[in-house]
Parts: sequence; structure tokens; C-alpha cells
Amino acid sequence: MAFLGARARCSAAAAAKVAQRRRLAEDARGPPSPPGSQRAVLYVHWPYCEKRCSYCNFNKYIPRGVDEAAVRRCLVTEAQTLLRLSGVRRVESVFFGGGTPSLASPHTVAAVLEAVAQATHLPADSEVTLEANPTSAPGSRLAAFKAAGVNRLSVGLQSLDDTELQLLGRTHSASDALQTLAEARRLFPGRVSVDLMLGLPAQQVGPWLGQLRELLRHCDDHVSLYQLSLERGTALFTQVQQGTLPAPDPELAAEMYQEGRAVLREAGFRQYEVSNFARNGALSTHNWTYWQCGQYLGVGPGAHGRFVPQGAGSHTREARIQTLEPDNWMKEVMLFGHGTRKRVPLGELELLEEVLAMGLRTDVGITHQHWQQFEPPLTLWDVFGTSREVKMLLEQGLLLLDHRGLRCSWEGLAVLDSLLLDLLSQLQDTWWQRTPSPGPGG
Ligand SMILES: C[S@@+](CC[C@H](N)C(=O)[O-])C[C@H]1O[C@@H](n2cnc3c(N)ncnc32)[C@H](O)[C@@H]1O
Ligand SMILES: C[S@@+](CC[C@H](N)C(=O)[O-])C[C@H]1O[C@@H](n2cnc3c(N)ncnc32)[C@H](O)[C@@H]1O
Ligand code: SF4
Repeated sequence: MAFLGARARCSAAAAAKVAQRRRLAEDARGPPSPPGSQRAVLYVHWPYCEKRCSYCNFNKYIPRGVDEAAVRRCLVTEAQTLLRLSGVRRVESVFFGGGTPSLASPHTVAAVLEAVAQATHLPADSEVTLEANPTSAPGSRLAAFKAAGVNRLSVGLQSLDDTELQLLGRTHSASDALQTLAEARRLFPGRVSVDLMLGLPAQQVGPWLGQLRELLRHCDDHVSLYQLSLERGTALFTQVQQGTLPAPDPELAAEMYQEGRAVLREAGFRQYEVSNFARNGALSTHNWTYWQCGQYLGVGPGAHGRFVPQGAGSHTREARIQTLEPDNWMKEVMLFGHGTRKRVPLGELELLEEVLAMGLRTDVGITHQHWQQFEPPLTLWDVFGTSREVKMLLEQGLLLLDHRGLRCSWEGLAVLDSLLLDLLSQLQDTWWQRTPSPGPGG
């Protein structure tokens, strides 16, 4: 059975993977500036956690002690530097992720927001999200984050089964999670998201659907479903390899996902992206920007960004990654004003690959207008209109190509990863046929 693939990952990481897929020499002029180059969203990475969860390989550290004032100064400095470098005039959302940003002090969150508002226009209604891990006493801290300027919470609930939470190495119980969720909804009505994982070792479809139904009795207007991705180097990976835990069953995970999305649909949620569901219009602006290939700045250890460094006179969008390890990152920020470790200019084809791979994750897909904003020499019809493979996908009802643009059907969205292989290679083939490559000797 065709399956979900790497859907569990955040979209910033997905974009980095698409860019890595190909590093080809391109037209020396580079691509034109992408749309909205004076607008961006900003991601801030808080790299510390209380404890290592058994499944997680995100960039996080369990510190003995954190000099928070020093980290705060560095986050502020780096945000100022990158805003200056990007020439961005308007920041449409700020996302504090991690790690566990709810362990940072509200003062740190306020300081970063203040720096952003001073350096650029941060509209009063901009989405400001903080990821919050459930705790047994969520009240006053969440209120302090609200006072600091946060107006959306993403609660990492993961499971409503205490045995599963233990397996995942979480520090909270299901009842802590529900209490945190209730408190979050009281403080941020209509603006609370929850992350629920699926496809855990030994997890069965029926009980998992029971959890989802229970969650629906408590949740707000946004739910993210993440299929467990078993990551090398994590405790869970080792346990599965040593046979002390059964390997997650991809067939069961596919069933959970299919049934789960149907349950959410019945409950009035729109599946606006492969892993994300919203009702009452509660879509995440920040993540939507990733899927639309808008510009984003990444501040903090290991944060990713995608922007045109216009302030430095450039016209080419770059993929940027900050130094991973927090102490090294801080040293670099103190020396240079930022801890950017890697900068990769994105060629025109690479950018279009991202537009395709990210856009198809959403229910609206890629409209002709959206595609044209990236000023490609080829229309969506040029690229996909005559392909035999695409015709088959259209006939199978997995894909739609019409006056609106290119998008997945409900069925197609569930198997996007398997469709993308064909679509990306179709884009590459058409590209190289139409655009003379600057081979040896020109
Ligand atoms: C990187 S965590 C940061 C938020 C917060 N520290 C927490 O744990 O809730 C963001 C989300 O990524 C998801 N996640 C992390 N590792 C994952 C994995 N290996 N497979 C699937 N989802 C994962 C979890 O659902 C988590 O809520
Ligand atoms: C997996 S997503 C979960 C989002 C949540 N479900 C929501 O709707 O708001 C968030 C995680 O992705 C990662 N992430 C997001 N944007 C990032 C960026 N620009 N650079 C690095 N990591 C990023 C962070 O680890 C963050 O905790
Ligand atoms: S899942 Fe969240 S809390 Fe757990 S280690 Fe990863 S970042 Fe930290």
C-alpha cells in the first residue's frame, strides 16, 4: 500500500530536503526576486528541553543551567541582524518553537517581540505562536506569555494514553495535557493547536481513534496529526532495533491517518494541509507561509530561513541554517551579530521544486497565479499538461489540473510523497528541455 512517508516533519525541514535534492549549476543571473520580498515571517528556536523524549531528533539540548539573559541578548541581536540583512519591512507572524520554548521566561519572548517591532512593522494582529509542553500547573505561566504578546499556543499533547506517554518519554500525564489544553483555551480562545502522534509501536487503530474522539471533546479549532517517524539516534529507534519494542506498522499508521482525517472532517475540520486540520478559519499563518514558499527568517540555534538578503544588495533567495549547538551559536552571535552557519543560494529550478513540493501539501495546491508569482518561464500547463505520468495520476483521481491550478484530491493528499517523485522529475525534465543548461563551454 502506498504510504505517508515523511509527513511527520515540520515544513521548514521538508523545504530544506527539497533544496538538498539537487545542487545544479544554474543560469548565472540567478532567479528573479520572489514575491513579497519585503515581507516575511520569523521563526525563533529555543533549543532547551527538560528531558529528552524517546522519539525526538530535533535540535534540542538538556542543559545543566541556562544563562537566560545571555541567550536572550543573542536572540535579540540575531533577530535585529537578520531583519537588517533581509531588508524586510513587515513581519506577519512570529513562531517560538523548539526545543521547549514554554521553558523560556516570558520576558525573553517579550524582548524578542519588542526587538522585531522596533526594527520593522509587526502589525498588532500578527500571529504570535508559542509551543507549550503540558505541565501539571500551566495557569500563571501561560497568562504571562499572553501578557508578553503571544496570541496562539501549540500544545504538544502527543497522546491521551499514559502508557504511550511513558513510552514516548514525556514528562506529563494525559490529565496534565487536558488541563493545559483547558487553560490554554481559556486564555487563547479559538487560537490553540494540539499535536497528536500516531503510528507508535504496538498502537492499534481502534484505541487511537478513541483518543482522537476524546481529544475532539476537549480541543479548540486546530489539530496537527503527526505520524511517528523513527529517527536513527533516538532511544526509540534503539529499542526497536534491539527488539525490545515492536517496529511501528506502516499499514496500521496509514489506517489511523485515513480514519483520523475522516473523523476530523465529520467534526467540521478542514484538512488544509497533509498533517493539519482547522475549523472556523483557524489556519496557522506561519506554517501557511512555509507551504506558500513565502520568506521566513530563522533565529536561534539550528533555525532555518529562506530569504533574499536585500539589505546586502542581493537579489537571490537563500536557504540559511544557523549553527546548531547553542554555546557555539552564542559565540558567533556575539562576534558577528548572527550565527548563520550555512547559506545556499536557491536556483530558479530549486525554488520551483519547493513551490511544487510545499504547495501540493495544501488543499488549495498551487494556483496558476501563485506559480506565476515566481516568474517561471514555464506555466503549470507547460510542465504538467502533456505528461503521461501526470495524465495517469489525473485519471486515477489523485491529482487535479484545471483552470485553478494543480492540486491533490482528498485521496491524493494521503499519498503525496509517492506522487511527488513523478511530479518533481517531470518538472526537472521539462525545465532542462526548455532551458539551455550552461554546460561545459557555455
Ligand atoms: C519538535 S516538537 C517541539 C514542541 C514541544 N517541545 C513538544 O514536544 O511538544 C514539535 C512536534 O514535533 C512532533 N515530533 C517530534 N519528533 C517527532 C517524530 N520523531 N515523529 C513524529 N513527530 C515528531 C511532535 O508532535 C511535537 O509536538
Ligand atoms: C512540527 S511543527 C509543529 C507546529 C504545530 N503543529 C502548529 O500548528 O503550530 C514545529 C516544529 O518544527 C520546527 N521548526 C519549525 N519552523 C522551523 C524553522 N524555521 N527552523 C527550524 N525548525 C523549525 C521546530 O522544531 C518546531 O518545534
Ligand atoms: S519532543 Fe519536544 S520536549 Fe521532547 S525532546 Fe523533542 S523538542 Fe524536547
